[in-house]
Amino acid sequence: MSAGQKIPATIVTGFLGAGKTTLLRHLLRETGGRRIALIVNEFGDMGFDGSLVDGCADADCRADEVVELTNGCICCTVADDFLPTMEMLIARDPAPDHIVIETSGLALPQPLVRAFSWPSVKTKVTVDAVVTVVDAAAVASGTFESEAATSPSASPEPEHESPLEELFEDQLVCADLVVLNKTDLVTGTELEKVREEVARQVRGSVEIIPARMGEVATKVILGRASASEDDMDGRRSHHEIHHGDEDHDHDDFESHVIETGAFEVMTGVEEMVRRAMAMPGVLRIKGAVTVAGKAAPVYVQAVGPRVEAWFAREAKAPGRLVVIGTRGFDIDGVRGLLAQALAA
Ligand SMILES: Nc1nc2c(ncn2[C@@H]2O[C@H](COP(=O)(O)OP(=O)(O)OP(=O)(O)O)[C@@H](O)[C@H]2O)c(=O)[nH]1
Repeated sequence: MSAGQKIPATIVTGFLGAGKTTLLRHLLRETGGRRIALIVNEFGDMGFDGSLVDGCADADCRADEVVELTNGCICCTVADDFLPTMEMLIARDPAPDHIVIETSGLALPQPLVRAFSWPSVKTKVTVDAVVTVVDAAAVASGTFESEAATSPSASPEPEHESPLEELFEDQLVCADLVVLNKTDLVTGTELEKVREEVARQVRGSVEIIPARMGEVATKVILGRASASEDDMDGRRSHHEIHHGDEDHDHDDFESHVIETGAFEVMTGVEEMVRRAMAMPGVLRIKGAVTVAGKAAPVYVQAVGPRVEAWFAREAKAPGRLVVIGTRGFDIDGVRGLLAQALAA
């Protein structure tokens, strides 16, 4: 990179479990020779996605540097976490060719993009694109519909949007590119409907591309030169529209890390997680656990009704699950299910 040229930074956002990490793992297999620095942020205080990227079985799948930010959503800790990390990466010699930021699934991308106008980064880095990953199956099943649409007793007033719907819209309105992921889980007709719904939420010229397992060519994701930080009109979040510069929070959601002992049997892992995911308000479970008598740890991934559990070669400190849901979900009920599935 020549002196004076800004480092491009791609922000990958999208709701919990949409496929952000999956897309990044694919992207990092073919970086086009770029030195990529990756910043991974998660809601809740357990870093898991960083190890999924680091632990990719493909020898070519790697970032030059992975920084995990686990101190809450980076959109809320811009000054404390995000900017110092950016300054640290910019100061590297050699500096990265490209910075990729994976936000937590609950993050508002707007405060992050605005951070690129801060004096310490403005002259050195530019937002190459905000890439919003969408779970086509979740949209098709009505996960982001307003309470008015899903409950006959709810008020039809527009302000009664569900927190999920607001977040979904905020992540879409900020996009420069939308990846409609999980196309394998919907029919052609459903996909067309999802595309129409997404098209209604994005700004005019935004490209919407379908994908399966986040498989999108690197040249489509990187090098878009959007300079999004100079183009924030029309990208305002609900919070910015209603409360201006006031700090926002994520009070509608909560996250718990549960320490688990060894599960009695492998099938018990899937069964327990499936039952927990069926509880009202539970949105996402992931982590790594152990099974009695087995040396290999088990990775767990659950989004909506889909649960995956598989033996891995290794995992960083297995024995923990992160459970994320809407505020007030029955975390004690989840713990109860877990207790039944553990080895005596
Ligand atoms: N069937 C199917 N599963 C997918 C696809 N993309 C991702 N997944 C699965 O969806 C789950 C969540 O994927 P992640 O990439 O971890 O999603 P994420 O957006 O990074 O999740 P958070 O960081 O928790 O918000 C994993 O079990 C993936 O294997 C897809 O296109 N089709």
